[in-house]
Amino acid sequence: MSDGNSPMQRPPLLSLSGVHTHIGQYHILQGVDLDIPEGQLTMLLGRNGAGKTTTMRTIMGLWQASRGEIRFGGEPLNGVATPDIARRGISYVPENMGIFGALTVQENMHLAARSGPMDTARLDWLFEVFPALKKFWKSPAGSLSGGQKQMLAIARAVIEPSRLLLIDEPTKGLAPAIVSALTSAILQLKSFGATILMVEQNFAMARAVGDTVAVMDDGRIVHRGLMADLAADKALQERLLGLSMDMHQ
Ligand SMILES: Nc1ncnc2c1ncn2[C@@H]1O[C@H](COP(=O)(O)OP(=O)(O)OP(=O)(O)O)[C@@H](O)[C@H]1O
Repeated sequence: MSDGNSPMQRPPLLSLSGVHTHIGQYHILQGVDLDIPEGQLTMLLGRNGAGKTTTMRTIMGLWQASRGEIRFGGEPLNGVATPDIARRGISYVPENMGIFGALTVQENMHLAARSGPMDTARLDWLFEVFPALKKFWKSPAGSLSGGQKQMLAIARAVIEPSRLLLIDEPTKGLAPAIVSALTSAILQLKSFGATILMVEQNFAMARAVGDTVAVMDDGRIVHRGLMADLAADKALQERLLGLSMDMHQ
């Protein structure tokens, strides 16, 4: 990008340099270089098994990087324990969402508020972004639809102010109408200046919310650029992503 004021040219909020991760005997991440610019949504795309979830888990300290460097806000993250990484301001919404089905929406939110009672102003803001949470506040989380559960999972991750939000495949298994409600919620989060790294297989969602994009293959980043440029280039999509993305939604 040529614009000298571009956010891509400010120091990244999070950077991975030459990161390798082994899981048991398997060498999964093989030198990941990835920058997450502040105030933007970075899409992490790639075929199944490319290493996207492993990248998120490595950032969170759930897998240890065996080589390379991870820096957050200029500070090294290697070797920092997961709860401390969360305390430094990285929130993670894993693919399985990690919500408690037997507890109410309110109780789920309460458990996520680490610093004590939930801040009312922040809760009002969350109800604005995710209106379903207000409607089902006293209902068991297990009775919510798939899309509402996903919204609860994201709301839990942002009940405490965080500096970076990692979201793994939020649209997985959701009907198209729900995907569009979730897309609106993510756009609203962005409008409040959130910095997000998101893994997604639904290309329509990726195109609608992504600012920058990184594509993984075989444990490495093989493409970086603007989401709009990838969205406009069918041949590049085909080459990088093959048929793994759902282009038709
Ligand atoms: N616990 C584990 N033990 C062994 N191998 C694993 C483990 N977790 C992931 N892998 C392997 O690591 C590779 C990358 O997996 P990862 O889940 O990071 O991929 P992904 O890009 O997120 O794919 P998907 O879209 O299928 O979730 C895959 O080959 C996977 O089989």
